[in-house]
Amino acid sequence: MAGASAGPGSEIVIEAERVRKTFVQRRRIAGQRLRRERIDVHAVRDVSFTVRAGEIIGYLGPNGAGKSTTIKMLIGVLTPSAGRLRVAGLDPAHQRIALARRIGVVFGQRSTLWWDLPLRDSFELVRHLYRVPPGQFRANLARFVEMLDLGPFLDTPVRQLSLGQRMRGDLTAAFLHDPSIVYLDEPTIGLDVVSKAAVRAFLAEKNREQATTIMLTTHDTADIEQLCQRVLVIDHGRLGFDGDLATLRERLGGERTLVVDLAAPMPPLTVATPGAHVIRVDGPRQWLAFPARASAAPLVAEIAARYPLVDLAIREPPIEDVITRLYTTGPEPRPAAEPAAN
Ligand SMILES: Nc1ncnc2c1ncn2[C@@H]1O[C@H](COP(=O)(O)OP(=O)(O)OP(=O)(O)O)[C@@H](O)[C@H]1O
Repeated sequence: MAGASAGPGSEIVIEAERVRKTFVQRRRIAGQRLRRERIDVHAVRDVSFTVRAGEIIGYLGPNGAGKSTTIKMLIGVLTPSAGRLRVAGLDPAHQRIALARRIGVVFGQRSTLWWDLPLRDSFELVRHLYRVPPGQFRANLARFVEMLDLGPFLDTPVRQLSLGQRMRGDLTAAFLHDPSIVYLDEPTIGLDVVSKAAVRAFLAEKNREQATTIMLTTHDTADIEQLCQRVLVIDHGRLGFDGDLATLRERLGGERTLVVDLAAPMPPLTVATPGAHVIRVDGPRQWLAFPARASAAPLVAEIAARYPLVDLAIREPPIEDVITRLYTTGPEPRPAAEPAAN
């Protein structure tokens, strides 16, 4: 996992304090052709969090949860309806131009490159836009060409690139001016395994090399497991969880698995440890599920005392299960009487 450079002592580079965004939508009233009603959509509700320099944060949530809206406020494209935002010491909505030099943005579903230009010329335009000094530009481009294997399609017009090639181009464009903070909205969506691996390796490397702060929204659990030290989970505009993956797993319960190798094949083990039971047997190997919140020690001790144990391993619940449970049950009980959001 990347992000070794972030620590409690690093400076805070993103600060959101009770940030809200309410959109007004006009919807046709059922059965009435001409009349429309006005509906307030509370896309982001009182969201507060801080991010330290060098962190890689996963910003997760189901469709329509408010992730893109948050990112758009962080880059200054949308103005919050209420609350306070500081990014690199700046107010994004009011200091958007100054902020642009400090940040990079990648939207997986949309390219920021020039459709009809060869990739190489797109990078030249980025160099001019951000006034990247020639030496820095040459060094960065050479490095990114090597890391992302851009060589074979540097002279191909962007519109002829495959999705994976285009994404590598977008990543390069976002990092050419050495931004200190980079936001990525679904950076691996639609990519094959090779391109996904290239994107993740690149992000981890940039974070390690330059302590680049990275915030990514993703529905890909491998992105989360391989990159993020910390996750923020948003649902219906509210932040429900802010912590590391281990805590998230623990908070949501579920089951862990103890895999035991016995000296010889045996019928399914009978154990007295509460909540533990055999879920699979394959020759001398047996899999026992036990509550994720419980210590494995009593179960291990019981098996070691009663059976010819050769080896054992503990497996965490797959992160997919944890995320699915989070979206269906919510991370924490909601307060009984929620104040009306506006
Ligand atoms: N410009 C807009 N005008 C009106 N409503 C909007 C606008 N942008 C977003 N919304 C609404 O705000 C809510 C949050 O949308 P948002 O795009 O932030 O979700 P998301 O978490 O990024 O979802 P996804 O994973 O599907 O991209 C949704 O109900 C959406 O319909």
